[in-house]
Amino acid sequence: MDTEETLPRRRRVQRSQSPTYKLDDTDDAYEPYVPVAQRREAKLAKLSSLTSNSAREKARKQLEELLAKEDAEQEEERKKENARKERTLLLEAQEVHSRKAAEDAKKTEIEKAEEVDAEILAAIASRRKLASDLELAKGISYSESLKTSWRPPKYIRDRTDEQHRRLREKYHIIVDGEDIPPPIEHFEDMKIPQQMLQFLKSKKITTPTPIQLQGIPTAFSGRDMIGIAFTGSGKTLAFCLPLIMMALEEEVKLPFVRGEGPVGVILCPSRELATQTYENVLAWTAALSKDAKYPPLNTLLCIGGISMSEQGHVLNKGLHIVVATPGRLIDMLEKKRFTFNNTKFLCMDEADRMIDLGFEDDVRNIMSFFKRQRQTLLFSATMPRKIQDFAQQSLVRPVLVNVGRAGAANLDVLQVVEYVKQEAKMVYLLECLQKTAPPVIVFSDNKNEVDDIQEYLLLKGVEAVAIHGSKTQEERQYAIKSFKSGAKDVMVASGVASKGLDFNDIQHVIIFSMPKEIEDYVHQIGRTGRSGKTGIATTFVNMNTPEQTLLDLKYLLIEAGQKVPPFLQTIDDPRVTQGGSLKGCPVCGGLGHGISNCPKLEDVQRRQMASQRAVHDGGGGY
Ligand SMILES: Nc1ncnc2c1ncn2[C@@H]1O[C@H](COP(=O)(O)OP(=O)(O)OP(=O)(O)O)[C@@H](O)[C@H]1O
Repeated sequence: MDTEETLPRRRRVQRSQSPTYKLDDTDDAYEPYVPVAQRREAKLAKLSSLTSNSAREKARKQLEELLAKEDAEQEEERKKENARKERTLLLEAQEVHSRKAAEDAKKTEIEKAEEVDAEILAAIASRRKLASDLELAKGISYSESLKTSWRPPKYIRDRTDEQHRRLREKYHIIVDGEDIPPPIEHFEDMKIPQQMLQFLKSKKITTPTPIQLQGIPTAFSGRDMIGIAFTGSGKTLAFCLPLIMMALEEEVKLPFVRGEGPVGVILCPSRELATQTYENVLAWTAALSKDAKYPPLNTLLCIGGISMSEQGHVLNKGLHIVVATPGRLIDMLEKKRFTFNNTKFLCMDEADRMIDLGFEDDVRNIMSFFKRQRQTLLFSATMPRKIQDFAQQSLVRPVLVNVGRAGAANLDVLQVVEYVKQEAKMVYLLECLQKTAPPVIVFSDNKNEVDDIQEYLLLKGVEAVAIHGSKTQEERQYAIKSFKSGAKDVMVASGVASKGLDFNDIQHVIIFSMPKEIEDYVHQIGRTGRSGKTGIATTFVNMNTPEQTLLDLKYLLIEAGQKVPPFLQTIDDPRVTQGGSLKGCPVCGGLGHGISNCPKLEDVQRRQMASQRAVHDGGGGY
């Protein structure tokens, strides 16, 4: 039985034992815990059982003292416990701090730089999802891909995942995503109409390129996808064919009448590229309708600088396919010349440029015209990680199809980099033109320089045309037509005007002034060495070329197994010399720098600040 004297001691014993107490402890010293109120009651009961007043009074005093002492002890113990806890937390914090300092000291410069890059990337990654404002406002997001009736042939469906993996490995195809459709090595197995196969054969397109053999089945299956493959590797067919087949299926099911359609839209960043894609679609759809079995499909070219009334005959019929640049497309949609009420396919060619600042809001605007779920395809030869990550979260169960590193140069191009003083460039250009037979493209990012080069070449008797953004649409069309037809030997071009253009058998690309962004260089040299043929690219650099650009160029040459000239060998990026990997800047894909000194990011930020200033000043406008 408890006595007043023994209680406090027991409680202390109990307290000190509790942290190590085990459920199955059978220790005899264990005494069950008795709550304070219960103990007080027990003591009071005992008190009241005393008979004499003086004895009761004495006992009561003793009890009060005892309880006061007990409370004081408890308070003291609590303070000690808190102090112990505080000390432990402080010590823990100090330990964590010193551990981190030790880890930091162990980190290489590369790791530190990578951390800085990751922080900057996270800071700039807070972009709004690429979806229409309506979808964003209503919180609409789709979790299932579009259903299509297409299925691979049974013998391919019966293959194991391991067989698919080996096939992809054979063609250096890297994929990412859930339930990826199988790669298919033959056009015949893709269930493409015979008429189309024959037409492709007549154009020497007999076996699918790697991006086609994985990309076409993926798109035929209704999946959203990001397709990345080097320049000249046949991406256009990979995204046009699925749209043509989708349109054909719809038209066969229920013929389109005026005011209906389009089934899908292909967005391009430049008028020239849109025109070229449009011409391809026209040729492919015409080939199909040669067979009476297939109805004709109507395609509209929707670009700035041309009169849309010339295509009135297309608009007067049901519309199947639209190939467009963003500005004119928005204009037509706003004027309700056609709607996207039943449109379910959107493809962006050179998608990194489309999504990149400048077009991003236009793309969102265009998406807001869609009234139902769409299949979205993004294609490009260059696709920095920043854009890939951003795009991926905007697509539905996307499949990433990657042939080689995004932003890597086409290995069929022999890259020659020469140090040429600024004042010697024109004369040396003439010498360079002797290296190969025409056609040759000369690139410069400066419009005035483009004009100067053309003038100089004309003076020297070279048949040259020029193309850049300040030329009229007629001048641009004339330049491309006469160069494509072979009437002109040399085309002098600014990079922007010629991205993605597919000219026949360009022998030689001369880069008169090296673009600041390595992605542009990759696209420019990619005008040669197309569809399996080889070509040469000669690039002039000198002391005006920023060191960052030279570093990007150097590591790109190394990656492509090209000769690195001695003047490039002498400059090094500490990140790479310390054993860093050639991962590429997440913003522009350049191999010779991180985000912290990315020329593209600087450019983007400058443009952003300028547009904010314009809005603030009440000026600007698109
Ligand atoms: N399977 C194929 N076999 C042979 N040639 C092909 C094949 N597919 C496409 N081509 C041809 O290859 C050339 C380049 O194709 P395309 O313009 O689609 O390249 P791309 O990958 O879009 O290049 P870029 O990134 O420069 O725009 C075209 O002339 C096209 O006709």
